[in-house]
Amino acid sequence: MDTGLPVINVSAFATGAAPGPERDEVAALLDSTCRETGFFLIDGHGVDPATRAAMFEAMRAFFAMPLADKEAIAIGKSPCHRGYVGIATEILDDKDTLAGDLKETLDTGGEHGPDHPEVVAGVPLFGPNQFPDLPGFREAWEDYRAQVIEAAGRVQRAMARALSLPDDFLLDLPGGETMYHLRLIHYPAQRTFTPVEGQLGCGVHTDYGTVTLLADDGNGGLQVMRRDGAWIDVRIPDGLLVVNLGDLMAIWTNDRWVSNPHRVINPPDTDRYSMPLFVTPPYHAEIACLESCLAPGQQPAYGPQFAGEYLMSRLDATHSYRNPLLAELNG
Ligand SMILES: O=C(O)CCC(=O)C(=O)O
Ligand SMILES: [Fe+2]
Repeated sequence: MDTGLPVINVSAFATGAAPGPERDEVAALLDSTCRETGFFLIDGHGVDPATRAAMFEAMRAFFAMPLADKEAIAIGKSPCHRGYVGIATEILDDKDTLAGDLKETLDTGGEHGPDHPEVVAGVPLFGPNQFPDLPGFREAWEDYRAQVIEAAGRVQRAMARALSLPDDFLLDLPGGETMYHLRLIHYPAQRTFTPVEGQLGCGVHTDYGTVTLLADDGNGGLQVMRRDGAWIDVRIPDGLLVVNLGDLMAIWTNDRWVSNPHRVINPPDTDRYSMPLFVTPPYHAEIACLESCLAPGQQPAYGPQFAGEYLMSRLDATHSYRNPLLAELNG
């Protein structure tokens, strides 16, 4: 199937694998792909098909619960941005429409207990998840999360090598632990609602951090803008993951790699389920232009930015529970 996107096999970067010459080939392909497209598919990611299927089944069961049960774990009840986000309460694109996105989500992150140092210090985005009261849900989530984080490690090693850095550069950044936010998303079929003009499943946006790894149910709907401005449909072949760059890469790489705008159109007759894993550098990591991305005499295009502060600013701008102006619009 022509998906329009290149496929990169990242198995050479598995945790514990001995570095071999194929790592340079993979890194070179990743670099040219990130310069030209910013979106690609991966195989050799290590996520077991049964684990992935179990996570999709658990999320379907969650979104099929009565609204009151889902709202029992609403994100507004969480001090650390974990929980249920209802239909039309997030606005990813406030330029084309102020109607919220036609999707509902369950936002999850690392599971941090009260003794975790960042929780003790009151750092935003650290704390416990809110899980639904569904048998098997938490196990499915734990298994999938662990495997997709391994996949993200493979991608981050390949990215580091492509930027002439040590393979573990992105995994060993100072400033705390890499943040991994797994989001479960349900887009209802178009025939089940009447959208207002310009209202999409997911408005046009770029992702915020380092990189995103996404699995979907094969029903389509994700579209990505190429560098030439054309929108293309992203079809994710069975078992592969789609990967896209986040905004912080432009700061690090001085615009050698930039994040792509993308959006989701709800499928006409079927629901869509997807699950992105958002990878963000440690909360206290300062992101600044890499020397390997600066030609002699060239100046960085952007000033340094703290990863956690940047992520918070983007969440504040898009989530109505965090933003009084958006909350008013949502009634
Ligand atoms: O559901 C999708 O395919 C895309 C979701 C997305 O882009 C996001 O949540 O940032
Ligand atoms: Fe996205």
